[in-house]
Amino acid sequence: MNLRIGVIGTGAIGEDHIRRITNVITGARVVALSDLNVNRAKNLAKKYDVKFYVTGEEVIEAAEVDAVVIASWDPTHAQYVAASIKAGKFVLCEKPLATSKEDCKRIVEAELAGGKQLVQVGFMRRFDSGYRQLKACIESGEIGNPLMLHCVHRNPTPGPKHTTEMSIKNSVIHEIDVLRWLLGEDFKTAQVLLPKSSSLAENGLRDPQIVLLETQSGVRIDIESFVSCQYGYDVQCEVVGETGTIRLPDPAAVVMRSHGKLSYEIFSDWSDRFVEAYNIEFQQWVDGVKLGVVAGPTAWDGYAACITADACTEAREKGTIVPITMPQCSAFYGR
Ligand SMILES: NC(=O)c1ccc[n+]([C@@H]2O[C@H](COP(=O)([O-])OP(=O)(O)OC[C@H]3O[C@@H](n4cnc5c(N)ncnc54)[C@H](O)[C@@H]3O)[C@@H](O)[C@H]2O)c1
Ligand SMILES: O[C@H]1[C@H](O)[C@@H](O)[C@H](O)[C@@H](O)[C@H]1O
Repeated sequence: MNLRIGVIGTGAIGEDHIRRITNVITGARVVALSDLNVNRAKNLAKKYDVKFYVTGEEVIEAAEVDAVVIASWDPTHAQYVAASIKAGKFVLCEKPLATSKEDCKRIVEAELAGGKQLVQVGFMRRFDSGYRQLKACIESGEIGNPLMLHCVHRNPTPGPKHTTEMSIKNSVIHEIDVLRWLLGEDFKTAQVLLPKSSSLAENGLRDPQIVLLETQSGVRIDIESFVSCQYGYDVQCEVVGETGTIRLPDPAAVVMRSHGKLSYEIFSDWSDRFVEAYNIEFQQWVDGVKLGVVAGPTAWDGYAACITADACTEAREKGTIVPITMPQCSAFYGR
């Protein structure tokens, strides 16, 4: 039987997820949707022949909805995740889980109180085959212990309401999660350096930024965040170990020799670069929910990422190195 999904937020990624659930993965279908942008949502409801609801809460409570996907703006996630837990429904919430660690903590507490894991966070890089290869290589011991990681996260242009804070909480949060997963440990300190800002960064945005993280065992990480780099969508990660290095591969691309140059294309946005990862993420989520389990990143992972992102914000504002204190993870989350 198909899992019946309600989608809240039908903008760029919400629409893409509706297409993915309908045309790409198996075992699920979209039955309800909602968005503040009523015209857009109604058009999509018509296109996919699903029911339109005025509010996200109505989607969550609808009897025909088995599970919920949240793809609305970041600050709305916490309320919809809380409502999904209250309704006892599985929910896949796009990253970030919430925009403050306090909201994440409330979500974790509500889930714990309900006694059942229901929440998965949309940290889809964990499903990317390149990152999976990096993890397998680290765990094989081939390059010895990881000592340093050099990462790059570049977007061609930021969204219209993008802020300096969002470069971490909305963007670098991907690295925060995937590196924590790659290395299997939490972070100990955060620091943010602000290089000269690009003249193409608008509305007072500080861009680029360099995030420096230190893990509990002392691995040092630098992450360049550059959301107005102009030339393309570019995600890089190099792990330096004791006896060798490994580098995140770009997905397979044709290498061209032409006009005296050797070249291959750079993606223009996340939806192309990580398309396979989103597909796998959704298929595994649907398969897990049908068995009654959350197999991907949990509410705790969303909480841990947000604690780290909040520490980065504090570090940027104060211009200092900020210690990160991670609360004890409950056995409920399997750690
Ligand atoms: N995992 C990823 O790689 C990835 C990629 C893109 C976006 N995202 C996340 O997905 C979310 C949506 O991003 P987007 O790029 O699609 O943005 P978007 O602006 O294109 O779409 C967001 C939609 O949410 C709607 N919305 C806002 N508040 C709402 C509310 N209270 N109830 C219902 N609808 C509401 C807006 O009207 C808009 O249509 C964000 O949280 C973003 O961080 C994740
Ligand atoms: O910086 C963007 C990231 O590169 C994408 O992967 C999405 O998460 C998007 O929401 C962010 O704004």
